[in-house]
Amino acid sequence: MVSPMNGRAELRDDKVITPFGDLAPRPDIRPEVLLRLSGKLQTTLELGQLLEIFLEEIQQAVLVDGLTFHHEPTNTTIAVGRNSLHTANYRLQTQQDYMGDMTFHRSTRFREHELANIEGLMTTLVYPLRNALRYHEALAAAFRDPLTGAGNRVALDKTLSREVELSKRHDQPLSVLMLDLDHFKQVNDEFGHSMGDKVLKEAVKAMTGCIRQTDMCFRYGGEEFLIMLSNADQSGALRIAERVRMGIGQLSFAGKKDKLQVTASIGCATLQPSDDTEELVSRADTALYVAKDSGRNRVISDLDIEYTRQGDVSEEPSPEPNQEANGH
Ligand SMILES: Nc1nc2c(ncn2[C@@H]2O[C@H](COP(=O)(O)OP(=O)(O)OP(=O)(O)O)[C@@H](O)[C@H]2O)c(=O)[nH]1
Repeated sequence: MVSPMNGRAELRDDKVITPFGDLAPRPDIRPEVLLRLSGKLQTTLELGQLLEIFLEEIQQAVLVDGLTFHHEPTNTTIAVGRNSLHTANYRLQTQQDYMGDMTFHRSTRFREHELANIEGLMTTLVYPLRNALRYHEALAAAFRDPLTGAGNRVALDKTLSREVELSKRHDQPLSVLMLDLDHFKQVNDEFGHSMGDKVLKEAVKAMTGCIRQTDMCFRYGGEEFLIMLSNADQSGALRIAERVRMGIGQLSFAGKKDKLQVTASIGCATLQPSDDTEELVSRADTALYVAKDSGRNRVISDLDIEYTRQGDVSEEPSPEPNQEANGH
């Protein structure tokens, strides 16, 4: 990878700071081009669209194959056009905000006057990009539970119905876990509400640490969570559920007098051909209810419940019931 700038140039407010300072060539762009670009950039708040417009417009002035934008704080990476061998990197920064890193790609080395033109054109991107980033962050926040960072109910409804559809169309398994922290009222009563909040946050970290990046964790209600496991059949889902249960059981919190440990009960359901979203969630919920009813701190699959009802196995729904932890 070659960076023709021999390092990074910075864009501060609407001024590009290059390592060449005053010796750098001046941009050679007609004012009407800048005006048109700036008008077009104001037509969208959607990041991907904004970068597409920007690339399309700068391609009229400089030969560029593609660009990659990366914004570390929101872990956002957007690539537009093609990746190529030679790159020019810019850090975008106003006095208040870091707005990401931009890399331009092309197959031949960038020349200095071309970079000067790219930089000149980039000055029009600063404020539209800042607005798009704020919009992007606001959208993300609208789908997140503010306490735990897990997805909220709005996000769950959208995501799960799409996943159910995809799973049926591609004939791939899909499972959900319904998880509820045990005796959580006691945690609040004995250790205080702020400890309760801390437990919820740490429990979500433990859950997300046990699942794949493509899986998602949502806050379903107070201390109840739904974990969506894409491409997981019943046995896979049970394995993950057990890992999550153990991960939560290993959390430990220092109280004023005593140490606090928590446990979780989990109901697991795998999508059946006749299921819609509500049925899938309802079967996981029923399995959770059975897990609670049969002693808590355990995983129960919806299929185990049917099996038990047919009288083919003993009354104990879980083949290896787990002991409830001390305290809670
Ligand atoms: N700290 C804190 N507590 C919450 C939050 N949301 C719900 N809760 C509490 O969670 C508790 C849930 O209690 P219950 O529904 O009785 O359930 P439980 O005590 O966990 O008992 P089982 O589920 O039967 O094991 C209530 O005391 C709620 O106030 C929250 O955001 N923060």
